Amino acid sequence: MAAIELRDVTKRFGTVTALDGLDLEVQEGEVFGFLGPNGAGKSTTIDILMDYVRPTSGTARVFGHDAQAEPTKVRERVGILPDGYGSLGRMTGREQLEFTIEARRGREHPDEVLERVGLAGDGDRQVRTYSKGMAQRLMLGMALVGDPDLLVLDEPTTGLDPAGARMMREVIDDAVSDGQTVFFSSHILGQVEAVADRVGILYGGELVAVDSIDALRETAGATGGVTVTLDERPDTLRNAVAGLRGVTDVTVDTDEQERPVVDAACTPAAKGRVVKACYDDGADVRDVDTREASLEELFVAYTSGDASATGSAGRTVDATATVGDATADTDGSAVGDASPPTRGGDE
Ligand SMILES: Nc1ncnc2c1ncn2[C@@H]1O[C@H](COP(=O)(O)OP(=O)(O)OP(=O)(O)O)[C@@H](O)[C@H]1O
Repeated sequence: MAAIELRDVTKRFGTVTALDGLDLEVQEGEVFGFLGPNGAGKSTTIDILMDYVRPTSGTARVFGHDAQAEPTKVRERVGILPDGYGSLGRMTGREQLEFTIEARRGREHPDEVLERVGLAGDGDRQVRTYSKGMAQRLMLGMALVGDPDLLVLDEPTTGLDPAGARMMREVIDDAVSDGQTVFFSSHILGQVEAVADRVGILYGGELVAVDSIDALRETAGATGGVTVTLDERPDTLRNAVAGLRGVTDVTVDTDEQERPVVDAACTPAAKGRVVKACYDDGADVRDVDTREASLEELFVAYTSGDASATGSAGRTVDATATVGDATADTDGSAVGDASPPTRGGDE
């Protein structure tokens, strides 16, 4: 069964179309990275899954439960780290966790959770005195309570220092070992690359790509390259390489030992052709280095409106909708109440 299933989900806030016919499935046990620039609709998607916000049309299911009709059932199975948080109260970190553990019928000890998220020495402090990164760590701890089947993490590394970001990766690794599903949004591409099995790229409320990172690289095409170091600079080589299929850019420079270095930006398949062209041109090849597209290049390729890179979607945005939607938290359940405070619902 799919952990998450979104079918033709559209969400409009007044004249803004935050999501436009979103279709997405995340399988159980997957780590799914949800990428997109600011305002792409990532948080709105998560808010719909948690029934903090109602879709204008379409359906959202979590482990087969309709997110809008059965929010309590959904929340029982989901640990959520929301994007931002409301005013954190006078409770200490430990009290906040005790409350969450009780509400979610978790079996953890609060100190164990504090330790897990690197707050072992801070459990007696009022949460409102926490720094941004400490609050983020606590919220992650709250999301982990009760071993949820699905962890939904909205921009999880916001405010975290490098050690916190590493802790977050460990938490995700542990979740995977325990068979949990992880759905997390981010625009920190390196972190997505490090942990995600599959990535979805959201742009203007539409999913412009969804695949493994390797497959996305392959599709994105001319974003990797090859560097060939030669003994002598052959006169004709630059033009020969530039004319090859799949090569988008060529530079010829020299390294520290004054040896000519040919650098070609090209598709993965063209790398071999570049090296062969060097040999064919009679060059004495000393060294060959290849590089893959960084996820950042890939992200730009998919969100720059370059149709050849995306090869996908392209519906027009309907900006004619009206304001006003059903609001969230209609069930008022204890589980819902124990969820971390989130940003405002519909406006
Ligand atoms: N409550 C709201 N009222 C009006 N517009 C909203 C509301 N929530 C989101 N939007 C709009 O919907 C669009 C998508 O926003 P969303 O927060 O989902 O993007 P995001 O991908 O999470 O962005 P970021 O990376 O900046 O957090 C934006 O244009 C945003 O201004």
